[in-house]
Amino acid sequence: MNKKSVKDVELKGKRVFCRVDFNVPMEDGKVTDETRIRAAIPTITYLMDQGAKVILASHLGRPKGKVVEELRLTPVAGRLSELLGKDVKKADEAYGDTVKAMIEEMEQGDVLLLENVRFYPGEEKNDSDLAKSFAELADIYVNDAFGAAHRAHASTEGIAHHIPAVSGLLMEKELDVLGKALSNPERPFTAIIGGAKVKDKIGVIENLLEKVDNLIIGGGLAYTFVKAKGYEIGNSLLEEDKIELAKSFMVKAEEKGVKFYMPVDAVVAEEFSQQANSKTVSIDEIPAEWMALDIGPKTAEIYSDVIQNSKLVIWNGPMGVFEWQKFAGGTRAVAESLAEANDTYSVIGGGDSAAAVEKFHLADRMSHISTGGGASLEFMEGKTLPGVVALNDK
Ligand SMILES: Nc1ncnc2c1ncn2[C@@H]1O[C@H](COP(=O)(O)OP(=O)(O)O)[C@@H](O)[C@H]1O
Ligand SMILES: O=C(OP(=O)(O)O)[C@H](O)COP(=O)(O)O
Ligand SMILES: [Mg+2]
Repeated sequence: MNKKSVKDVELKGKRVFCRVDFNVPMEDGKVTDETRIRAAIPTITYLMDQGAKVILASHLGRPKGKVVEELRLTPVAGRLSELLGKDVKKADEAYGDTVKAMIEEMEQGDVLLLENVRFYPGEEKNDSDLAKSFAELADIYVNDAFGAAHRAHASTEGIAHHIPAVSGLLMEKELDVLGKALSNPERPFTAIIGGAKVKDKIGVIENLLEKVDNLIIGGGLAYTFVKAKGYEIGNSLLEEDKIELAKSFMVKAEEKGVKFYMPVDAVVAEEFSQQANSKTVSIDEIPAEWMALDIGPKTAEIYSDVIQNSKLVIWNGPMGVFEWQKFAGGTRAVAESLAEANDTYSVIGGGDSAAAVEKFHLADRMSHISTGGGASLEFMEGKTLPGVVALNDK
């Protein structure tokens, strides 16, 4: 990589603003998957060992510029303290005089976690005043938030224009591993895309169609395609204004000779709840008022076959609401199939996909688990990531 890293700068006694991606799955105020916290630890301990004052910043969820009590980073600070074996202080704000005073008190090697940067409307707008307020806290900026590197926000991009800016070790590793897997991909090359961030992710399909042999669609993303095919989808997740785009992707896949797979059956529920009435139906039989919350067993079998016959598979986005047992079957089947495919290089990306693989105890049977979902997809598309571009060149 042609960007400077933490290894290229003097850190002793320096205040370091380190952007991490601690956007972890939570339930009832508890961290339910700590993959992203663990992934940031090499950089954090490196900064500590070098004698820096480590100021960590992250977003959590999508609070849209307002304070949302459930999205405070306090539980993350607690878990990080345990993992580091060292007390991590937690600020209730992400900049300002109180935070400055806390930093003043820090010794070399101390760690402070700032409050959720998305509590401020300027974060997602990449407001330059907010970026300056972040920059005022520190001497050096480190970006280790690969999972948010596709966002040009104040703490991922803006701040890099105000103080020396370098990459963290996780950022470097992610770009290296993904870059190698994709530079000359082994074929057949299959992409599996699912999850709930339909608006964000549907666009990447266009460029992926230039690169892959098979494209598999699942999760919430699938039903915009199912609808585009002319089937009724009840209350399933839908991006109404992307239906035409979905149609055009299916045409493009055909033209390019890319095999395109979407669900042939689904597990549908009467409402969006863990205990909802549910049943398996063929894709042309989704009842009005019901919603598809998982791919069905026939679909899982077809997808597993494609996986077994692929040499490289990149997977982002769960096939269903795997957090609830009734709707976890499709995600589990795909994960198991990847685990069993010994000849297949498997790259799993995304906070929730990583959590799923971890939940099924299959993480160590994957070739690489990336902390970024949207970020890895955009990187794979060939897009430059704003959080990386903004860093200082070597
Ligand atoms: N059919 C579906 N309907 C609604 N939500 C879904 C469906 N399938 C998957 N999901 C949800 O998608 C979420 C993850 O989406 P996303 O953030 O895009 O993936 P990742 O974090 O792996 O990049 C999960 O919390 C899961 O419950
Ligand atoms: O969880 C994330 O991405 P992912 O769900 O694609 O893995 C990142 O933290 C980015 O979050 P965002 O999609 O709200 O900007
Ligand atoms: Mg996610």
